[in-house]
Amino acid sequence: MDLPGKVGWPIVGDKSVEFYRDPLQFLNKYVDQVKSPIFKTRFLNKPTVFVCSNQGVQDVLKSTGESLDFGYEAFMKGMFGHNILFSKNGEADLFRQFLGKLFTTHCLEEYETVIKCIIAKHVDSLESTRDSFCLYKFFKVLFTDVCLTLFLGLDSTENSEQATSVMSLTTDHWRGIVAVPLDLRLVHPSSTYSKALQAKSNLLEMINTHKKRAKSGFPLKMKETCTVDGSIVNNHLLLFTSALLPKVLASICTSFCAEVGKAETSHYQERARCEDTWLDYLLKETMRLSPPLLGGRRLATKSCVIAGYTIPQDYTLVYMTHPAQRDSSVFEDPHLFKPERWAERPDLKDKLYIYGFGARGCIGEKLSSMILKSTLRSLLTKFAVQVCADQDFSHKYLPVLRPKNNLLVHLEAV
Ligand code: HEM
Repeated sequence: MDLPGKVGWPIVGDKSVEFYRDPLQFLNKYVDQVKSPIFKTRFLNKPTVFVCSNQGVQDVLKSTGESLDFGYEAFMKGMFGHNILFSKNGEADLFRQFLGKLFTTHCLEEYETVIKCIIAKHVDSLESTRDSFCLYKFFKVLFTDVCLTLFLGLDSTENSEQATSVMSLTTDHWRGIVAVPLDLRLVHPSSTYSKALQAKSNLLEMINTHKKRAKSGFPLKMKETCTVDGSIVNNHLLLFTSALLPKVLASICTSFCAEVGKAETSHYQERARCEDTWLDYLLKETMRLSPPLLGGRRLATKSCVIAGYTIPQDYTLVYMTHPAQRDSSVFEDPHLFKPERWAERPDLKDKLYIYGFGARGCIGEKLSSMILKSTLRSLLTKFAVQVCADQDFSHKYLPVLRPKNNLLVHLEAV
């Protein structure tokens, strides 16, 4: 089948500004216009296919390697240096092989002890909180602490000055990652981008020092396990300690609390406290409705077929997790928060794409799941979370989903 939509003329036909202004409105508008959840347009000045159906996203994720490559290089390589995200075929398999050794069940059990201590420290600090507060900010600080301790061995309690300086560097570095789509369009690097490159260089220097000194934990394993060049090892540590992971984890925990923190849904908190399966259903339903990442990118190295449509060679594909996980042909009442669906239809797990899947699926899925569950268990064991009255539940979607305005919550001890 031919792809619906129009690729338009270079520059004047470009739809990037419209997309970045309001991505979901953009998708709804063009899906309605062409009457298809898969359509072509011009984005970042390249012929691009947006894939919004559940089957379409599945086809994209399945095809990785044969005819589709990851499409993140132009956005992020300058900010991260070479790493698994920019590798292909044999090299990607090699990276996955060595990184896989750092995320085995045995390794995760070892990391869990350290992670639980950090979570407990932050959750205990809430005992003295009487006022309402911004949950997203709380989670971001917590998960930054988790990632810097786990991946770098940096102890924020013992060395708070160093932790503060690293956090400020990761913030500058992050601003460079976010600025890249604009730089692609404007050609000239911005001052934010230059500052971010300096932050990257400082972070890499510090990562190298920490790695050399490491006597235990993840950095030591990384040093011992990875047979690749030392600078590539450092680039992977940079990827893991970047601000992306804390933001993604904070996004999920905030969305979870926003869903179960209303008067009409608060009974779910008690279920999660008592039964781990319910914590799992609630998390799945939260991530289905509010995936932290709106989607991902691929480049068609060969012509291929996605959900019956022929994608020409050299086109970019943007797969959209958010609409795919609300596809009414797969999920009944797709826009409603219904955690019960996971008790009735556990098989629908294969229709969730939060972590991608297959040959290039997320290698950190089990680690993330452990961090998320430990955090929410720890929070709910001590407190009942209540979203304050008159809050704005709307979101910003890029680069990571989060509340548009500070979402305030209030805690009651249980
Ligand atoms: C809730 C947290 C996380 C989410 C939502 C997430 C999401 C994803 C997604 C969607 C992909 C696939 C990208 C694509 O197909 O276009 C991916 C890949 C990847 N993730 Fe995660 N991730 C998370 C946590 C982590 C953690 C904790 C790590 C490691 C410390 C990690 C490391 C990676 C790596 C290295 C890849 C690339 C795999 C490859 O290139 O073959 N992720 N992640």
